Amino acid sequence: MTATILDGWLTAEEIRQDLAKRVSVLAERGVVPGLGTLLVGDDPGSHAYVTMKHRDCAKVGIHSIDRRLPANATQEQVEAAVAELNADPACHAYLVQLPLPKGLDEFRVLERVEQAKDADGLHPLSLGKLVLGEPTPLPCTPYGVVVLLRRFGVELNGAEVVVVGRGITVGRPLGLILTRKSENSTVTLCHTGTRDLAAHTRRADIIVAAAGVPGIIKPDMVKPGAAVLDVGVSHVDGKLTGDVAAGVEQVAGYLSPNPGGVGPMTRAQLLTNVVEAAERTLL
Ligand SMILES: Nc1nc2c(c(=O)[nH]1)N[C@@H](CN(C=O)c1ccc(C(=O)N[C@@H](CCC(=O)O)C(=O)O)cc1)CN2
Repeated sequence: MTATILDGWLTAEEIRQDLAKRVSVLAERGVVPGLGTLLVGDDPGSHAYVTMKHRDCAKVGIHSIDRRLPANATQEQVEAAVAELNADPACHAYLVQLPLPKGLDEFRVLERVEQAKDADGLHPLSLGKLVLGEPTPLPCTPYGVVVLLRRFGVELNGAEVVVVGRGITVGRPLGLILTRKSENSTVTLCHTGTRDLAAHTRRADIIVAAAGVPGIIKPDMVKPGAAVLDVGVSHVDGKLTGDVAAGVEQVAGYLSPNPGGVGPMTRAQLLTNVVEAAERTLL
């Protein structure tokens, strides 16, 4: 068996084309959606992601606002930048690029974001709404995982899903999204305390690997025909390396590669959240 590739580059491009049409409709009604980003410090990965987000905005006609602060910015300076974005009428939604440099209180910063402008779905109120099953912007990476699976016709209803990693940007919210009635999956959330990871993954119809441990998912841990999504990001010898080992493509039915899978989908779902925030202003 050779897995069908869950192509995130192609799917994200299709989503951007749909969004560009929605942006044109908004423009006819005098609204130009605006995305703000706040980047603090020098992390090269974060710089690259933010640059890509602004480039994506330009492609679909979203106005973008790029706020940057040095690595030695104080908590007060970061919170002041957040307050400015809250007050900026051209900014419909924005995000604080994570991680923040050491010494800054990430949770306190995220709390200051006006929830109505939460582009990332990571505000504590947005996550609370997700728990309660209320409408809310969804965190972009888990949202991207679900949209990618749906676009390729992978069945979620009743599926056994194993998510590896309990982080706040991927694993934990993904468990919440997949167990909603609309997705209806059964989720096992594995993490560093899991005793026998392979025993869980071998039963799974879908494996989402977001552990950040290179090659943690090996071919003998995958049920033949399962869908495997590689969301792990590590750098080995300067090269982006995912959580899925070589050879899994020979066992899996579907595989989202890394790069080229969930990463581009994360960016596409961010744009979706921004367009939806702009559309809400007309309701
Ligand atoms: N505020 C947030 N911070 C972070 C998030 C997030 O959703 N919100 N997620 C990650 C990083 N991230 C978005 O910010 C992100 C990661 C990867 C990609 C991407 O397109 N990756 C490409 C490869 C790019 C490369 O060559 O390095 C791919 O997978 O093909 C986009 C966004 C942590 N921080």
